[in-house]
Amino acid sequence: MIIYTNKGNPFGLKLLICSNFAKKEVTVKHVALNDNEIKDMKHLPILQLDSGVQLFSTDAAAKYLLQHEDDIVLRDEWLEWSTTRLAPALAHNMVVGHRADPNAKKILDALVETLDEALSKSTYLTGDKITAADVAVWSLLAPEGTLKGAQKIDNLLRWYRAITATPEVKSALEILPLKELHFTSLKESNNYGGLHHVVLIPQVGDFESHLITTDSPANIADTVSADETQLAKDSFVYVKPSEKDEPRVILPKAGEKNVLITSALPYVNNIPHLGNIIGCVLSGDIFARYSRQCGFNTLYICGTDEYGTATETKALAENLTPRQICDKYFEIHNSIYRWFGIGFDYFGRTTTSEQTEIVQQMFKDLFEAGYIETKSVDQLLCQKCDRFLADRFVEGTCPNAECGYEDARGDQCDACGKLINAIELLRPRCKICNSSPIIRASDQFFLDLPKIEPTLKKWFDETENGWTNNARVITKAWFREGLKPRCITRDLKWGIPVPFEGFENKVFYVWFDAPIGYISITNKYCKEWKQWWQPDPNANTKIDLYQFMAKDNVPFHSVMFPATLLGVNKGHTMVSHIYATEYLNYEEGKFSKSRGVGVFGNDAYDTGIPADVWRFYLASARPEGQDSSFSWGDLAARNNSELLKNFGNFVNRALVFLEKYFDSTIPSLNLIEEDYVLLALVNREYKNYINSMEKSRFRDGIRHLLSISRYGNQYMQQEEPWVLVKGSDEQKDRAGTIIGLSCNLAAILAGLIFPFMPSTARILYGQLNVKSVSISAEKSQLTVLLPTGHKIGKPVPLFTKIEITKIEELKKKYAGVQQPETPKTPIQKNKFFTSLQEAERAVNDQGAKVRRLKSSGVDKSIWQPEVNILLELKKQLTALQSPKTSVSTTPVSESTPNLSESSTSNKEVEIQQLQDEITKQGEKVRTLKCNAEKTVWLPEVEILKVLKQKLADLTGILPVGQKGKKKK
Ligand SMILES: Nc1ncnc2c1ncn2[C@@H]1O[C@H](COP(=O)(O)OC(=O)[C@@H](N)CCS)[C@@H](O)[C@H]1O
Repeated sequence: MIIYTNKGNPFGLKLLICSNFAKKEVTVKHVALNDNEIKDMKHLPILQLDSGVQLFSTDAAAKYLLQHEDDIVLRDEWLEWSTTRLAPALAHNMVVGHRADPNAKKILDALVETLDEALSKSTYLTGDKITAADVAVWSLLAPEGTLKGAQKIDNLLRWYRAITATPEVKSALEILPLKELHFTSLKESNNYGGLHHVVLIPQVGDFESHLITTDSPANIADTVSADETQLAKDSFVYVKPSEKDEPRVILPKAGEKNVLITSALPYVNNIPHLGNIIGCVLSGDIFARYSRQCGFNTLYICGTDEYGTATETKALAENLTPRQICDKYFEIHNSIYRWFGIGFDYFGRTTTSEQTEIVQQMFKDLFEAGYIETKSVDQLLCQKCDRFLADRFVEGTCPNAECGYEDARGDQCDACGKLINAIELLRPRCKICNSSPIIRASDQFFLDLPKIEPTLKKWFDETENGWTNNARVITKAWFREGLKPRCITRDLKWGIPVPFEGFENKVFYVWFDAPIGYISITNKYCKEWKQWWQPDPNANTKIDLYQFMAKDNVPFHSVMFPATLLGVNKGHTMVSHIYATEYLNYEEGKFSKSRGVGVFGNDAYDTGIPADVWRFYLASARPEGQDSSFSWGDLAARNNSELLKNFGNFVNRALVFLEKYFDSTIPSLNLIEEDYVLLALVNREYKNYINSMEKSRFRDGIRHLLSISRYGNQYMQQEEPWVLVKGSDEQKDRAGTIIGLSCNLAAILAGLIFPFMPSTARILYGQLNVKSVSISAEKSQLTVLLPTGHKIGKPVPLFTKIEITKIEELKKKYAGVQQPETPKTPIQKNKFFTSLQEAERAVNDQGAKVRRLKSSGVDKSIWQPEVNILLELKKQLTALQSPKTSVSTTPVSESTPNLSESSTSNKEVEIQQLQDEITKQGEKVRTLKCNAEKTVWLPEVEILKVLKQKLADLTGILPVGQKGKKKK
């Protein structure tokens, strides 16, 4: 192999280092652009393979050289990042120096920060091994040059030095030494030093465009082999599409590929945000649509996860029963998913009799098989609320010494991701009343994971290859730590009852029952559900189970659920592919309903942006190798450039041209060599699209399909059929072939975009006058889809531009309101009343709520906190009824702000904050009084008094117990 490169070219260095790591012999030839040695050379470097094929894209060459790397999704994302983001940003600074766009420095800072942060989490960019990604990024950087003066790059420097010290890099540097140039102007304009070894093609002024066009397809045609062209030629024939009847109920078929797809069951207690949507239901849908397009026998199952304390919490907050919450939010979820075009074969729920029956039976099977044990468990009991605190009802400081996050949840820490046992929390607090719970013992059932571990580990070793890298890594970490027995029951009311004497008041933990929901929801879908979940071993119906979720769900699907099924030992279908994403963030932050930050399912509809554009964008930004961020700017850019200018433009141009010059009818196709080269290139992308989609790498899938429309646009541009059509008969024929071929490309594009944009694809099918376009996963070669004589429908543009003004508006709308931090307690119980009537109404409402809850038969642990609130309200009412303290006697003048209005005034905020502080301080005093000397608690009482007095000053209401004192 030969690397052709010009001096100091970091991309040449990248290729040489990759070759060294791949242990491939290469010769490096120093050349200049348009050197005689390589004719018409427009790009450097080039990797020339032994076959003579030349690779112009250094990313493609790096992937070719290092084909057997582990986490290729993450590696490819970093490769893309280094070429399309880091390199142009550095180049801009290096070349234009003091004339650099003032924003460029900020961009560079952000990129370097991203890098340093990623390297704070792992030794190298994709894990503990050096990959092509590290080489690509390393080649662009120089701590004493590009990075000089950059802040907080300790991790980056550690990583940089480690790579520099490898023999592969050292030997490469002997051949291609870093040539450091001195850009004095740069030193003056920013902090990034002036020395750098990037000396890319200095003869050509436009540095940036060179970096971007290293992947230019202009020369890529030269890489097409004769075999590829021949295959394209042989395949490009018309095959009449077969028509399949849609069965009423989809059941596995003997001898066919049977694909069972599940999406994680979203919690019913909330409106799903864009992260939830791409993390599970949309990803499952894209895959299901792709699978059906390929002609596989596909069933897609999902539903709402309805049990658990989160539902109880929501019920309390909304003054409804858990059942009412489930019914209300089930409808909301259902309608959001319908709007997003999610085509479940069945969307069910977990609060069904089928679910109860299957869960209880599985528990009995596990018990009989000896996989269940009983243990006494220390739990947090809130004495004030008189209830055991389920995970979601407790918060505290994360017990992970390296983390120490103060608002860790009872089951998991949002900051470090560690799964937590609620009693491990430091300084726990009840989320309902904010008081400190005590520890009390209770008997619970445990799934004996250590006993199942050997069987589970064997199954994992045989299966993990088909999983995403994060799913494998997370699961391996569990095995490495050693599996421990896992508690599967809880002291709650809202859940599936434990069918065991002495345990009647307990329910199953929501994570024990949720994955079983996939089975019971299929049971709701059809009576033959066992054919999917417990197939007859003699029936020759192999089921491939694909499960979609984000990273937090992995252990429950890779350890807990498989362990349950293996323990039950009744031949259940086991997952073959766990396809887990990372997290989608909102403009670099977290989605937060309470702060109004982020776009939630219902908001997407309100924006007026079509559902298909949302789908396309979310798939393009899908967090596949690492967390990603939703960005309004990115959404508009992808719509305006990729959909409108690239895809839409090509398709519309081809169809309009056919309508205008060929009476909407495909003319005879007489393809010449260059058309077959185009087809060969399209087939490469087609094949890559299929490979990507099979592995649920949707970002790559989109990239490959967009490459096809890009080729199409270039083809039209080069061939200029609009000129030919006005020429000789021969030229007119040629124009016919070009347009006929382009329309065929439009047809395959309709099929390839269908999983991402089903409504748009259907509109395009209409314009093409075809029922649908299937994907040939096995052959992945384009056939004639629109034969000579086929008449198309009316072409109409598919996309509209999203204006920047609209984006600015939306950005502002969903950026969150500048409010004080939301109170820690989700249930607002201390309300300030400005009139007697208001307080009376609150007492009446609360009384009604308590009566309703009590008569509904829910557990005391649910209604007791409401009684406490009622007592609190009554106290406030009593205070207001005292003539000396009542503000209702003071007429509300125009200048007096009416604090009962729903808008939050500063004063009201202050009052609320004080009330919260008083509650907390009161709890502190009560706890101290029980446990400590008077000398300890007395000062705290004084603080409490001061706080109460402050409140009195603000409201005019004297603190309870001080009625005699004069109001200020
Ligand atoms: N920010 C996020 N990005 C991507 N995916 C995310 C994000 N946050 C959560 N998720 C995934 O969404 C689904 C649904 O989550 P939810 O909390 O509603 O439900 C559950 O996790 C369980 N009910 C699942 C039981 S099977 C999930 O896959 C998250 O991982």
